[in-house]
Amino acid sequence: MGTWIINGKVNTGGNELAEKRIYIEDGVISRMEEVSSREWNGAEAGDEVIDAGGRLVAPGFIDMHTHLREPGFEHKETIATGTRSAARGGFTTIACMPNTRPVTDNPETIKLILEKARTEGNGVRVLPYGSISKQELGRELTDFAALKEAGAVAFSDDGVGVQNSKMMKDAMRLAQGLGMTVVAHCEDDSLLEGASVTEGAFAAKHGLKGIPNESEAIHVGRDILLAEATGVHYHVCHVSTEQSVRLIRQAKAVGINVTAEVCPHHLILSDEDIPGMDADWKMNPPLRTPRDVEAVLEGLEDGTIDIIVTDHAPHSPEEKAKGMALAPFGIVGFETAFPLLYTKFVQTGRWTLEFLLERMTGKPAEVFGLKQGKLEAGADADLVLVDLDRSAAVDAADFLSKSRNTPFIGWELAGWPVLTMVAGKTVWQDE
Ligand SMILES: NC(=O)N[C@@H](CC(=O)O)C(=O)O
Ligand SMILES: [Zn+2]
Ligand SMILES: [Zn+2]
Repeated sequence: MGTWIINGKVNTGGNELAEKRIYIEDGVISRMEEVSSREWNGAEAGDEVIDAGGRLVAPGFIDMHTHLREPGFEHKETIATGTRSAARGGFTTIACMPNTRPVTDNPETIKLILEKARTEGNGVRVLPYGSISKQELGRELTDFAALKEAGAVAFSDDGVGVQNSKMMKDAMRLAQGLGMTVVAHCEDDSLLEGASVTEGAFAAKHGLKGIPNESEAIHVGRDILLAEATGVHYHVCHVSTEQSVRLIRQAKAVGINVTAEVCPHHLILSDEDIPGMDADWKMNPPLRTPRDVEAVLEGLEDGTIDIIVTDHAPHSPEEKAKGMALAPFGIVGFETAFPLLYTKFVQTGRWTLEFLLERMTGKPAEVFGLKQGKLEAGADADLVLVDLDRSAAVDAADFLSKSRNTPFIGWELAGWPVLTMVAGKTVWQDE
């Protein structure tokens, strides 16, 4: 007794899109059939049949940079609401950052997140990061071996940059010894100027101080040198500047073990799109100049940047109402990521659908050594059905996330997920 998915346009995770039938047993794909191979005789007694109706069937999306806020900030999001939001966005595996309270600087908190994800996580696979430093204060390293043992997927102090170079080098050495990745939020605090937006046209127009590009790129450059010295796999968070792209491109060219990610908003929006002093347009790194947007796009397209992540960063309406200067940085991302990228880059002809899917499935799996990210016989049945033709406006009031902080309200987008499955179980379905 299993589940058939029929009439799907299936992307197997490679550069291929073909009509196939998928048969799932015990959470695993047991057969993938060419539609032409034989007449489909229908399901055996007791089989469930999902008719994809000609829609796209893709590997479930993998998001290696998210904030689920639990424990500690349950007014913004919980593991239950965050995973439900993720499932609706087509994500079947998500990695959650350590800036919870307590910080995931101890095995107990890692285990608590894994246990909550198991019981309240809507079937979505949740991979917690362990923090690099205790309380993310950058003063004392955590016990990497203990965090790995508890289930940490990699190490990061996301939310803040690791200011001290010696501490970063020690972290990389330790991670390297354990075969783990260091994932870095790159930001030099001494260059921030207390600003909320990038240095550029918007800041100038409003007489604001701006966050300079070097605040990010200096850490990228430093960390690349430290990665070269230690041999660790080093991964750069949310790349937003032309200079960072250049440094990563050079590092890859000389064989340093560096990978990088970019968020949909940094590919789509620049500071010139910010309509006014509205904190739903405030995130870290900030929206950069149009020149940076083109540079990160080119970086993704030439393989300098490996993967796309959402950096889903929910904050409550009350917090965002404090305005551009005082509100916390961050925007939600799960429920708009795929439609945004599909509409902006695939429908316009700049990318192929396969290119986009690869950056959200196969590549993240490859970069982080996960066995998900492809559809083939023997693989976990983690997948998403997407209606590429359905167009609808983004309605934040309708989000399954607890938070609504997005700059994309009202955007008319196509490519909405309609069914998400993890290990053969439907974890979300459009009514
Ligand atoms: N990206 C953001 O603007 N905010 C993130 C922190 C982070 O990713 O650095 C958050 O935790 O709110
Ligand atoms: Zn960050
Ligand atoms: Zn983040």
